[in-house]
Amino acid sequence: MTSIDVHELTKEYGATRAVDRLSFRVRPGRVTGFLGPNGAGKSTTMRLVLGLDRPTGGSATIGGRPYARHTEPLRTVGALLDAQAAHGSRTPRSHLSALAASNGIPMSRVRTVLEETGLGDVGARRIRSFSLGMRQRLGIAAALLGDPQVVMLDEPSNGLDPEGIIWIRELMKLLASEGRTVLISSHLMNETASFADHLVVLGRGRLLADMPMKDFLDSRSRPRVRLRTAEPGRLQSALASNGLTGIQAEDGRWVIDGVTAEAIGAIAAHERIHLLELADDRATLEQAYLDLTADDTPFAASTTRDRQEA
Ligand SMILES: Nc1ncnc2c1ncn2[C@@H]1O[C@H](COP(=O)(O)OP(=O)(O)OP(=O)(O)O)[C@@H](O)[C@H]1O
Repeated sequence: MTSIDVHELTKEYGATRAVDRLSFRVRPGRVTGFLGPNGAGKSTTMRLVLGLDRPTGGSATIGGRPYARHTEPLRTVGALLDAQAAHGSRTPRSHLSALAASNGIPMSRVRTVLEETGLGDVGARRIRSFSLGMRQRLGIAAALLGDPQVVMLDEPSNGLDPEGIIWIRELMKLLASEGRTVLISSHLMNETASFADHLVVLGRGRLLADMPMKDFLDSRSRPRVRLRTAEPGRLQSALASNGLTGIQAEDGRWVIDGVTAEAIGAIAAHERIHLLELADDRATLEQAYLDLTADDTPFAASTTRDRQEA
């Protein structure tokens, strides 16, 4: 089993503690979203896992061994940290061929990953002419070159067009369904919600959450129901006699706080109230994330309201 294990990991840069006694495990077979405000320590953690930086304390291992002790690291871990890393005077084909040659990876993989990442037609073009999105695809191609068990990508959707964003989402899910360990950092909450099964959230270098996406959303949202009815007057009296209040939203639907769709369905059935629509209103990942990290966001801009209150 090739998991990523971070144990009591700490990294100090002078007086800055970028990573603070961090412990978590990234398991195979699912996509783990790696979230946190700017400066929370996500990139530093990824660099420490890849042995690109030395921890001040603690350990980071892949499949039980530090990155440097893997004999064929690119066949074990594929990573994208910086899409600008490839030299501009090279072509994707020469860049990937050099990586393959120096890591004992068959040359046939170069063509495969170029096709997989949509770069098949531009394999011979100079990288300096590439857009950010194309560089991003090339970085992902390099990460997949060794057909690795573990894939770690820092902001992979950066610069991708809508088609590219859908592609990366499907790719992440596919890699996890093949039993690989997939860790993806992102600031795009809708994106992360669309592909992550599990979340690890950092704030100021510390672990704020490590749980399945569903549990994260459930733990940070109060139950709330949205419904439409042809009998609003009867609904309101039924709610009142059950100690509940409904508020009509601008779209004409009713919103009832502190209750589930199941409970409202039972009340409506008992009172024979005609409902046209009934659903639990779940918190979005963005709402849940902002709620969790509110106190750990060092670079939050003050809003107009903050300024008025000050
Ligand atoms: N090489 C370095 N030298 C000094 N400080 C650093 C270095 N690398 C990171 N830091 C500091 O460590 C902290 C964590 O930075 P890091 O880049 O890991 O955060 P992040 O969560 O990836 O942020 P972002 O979302 O903005 O990319 C920040 O305070 C940053 O300024």
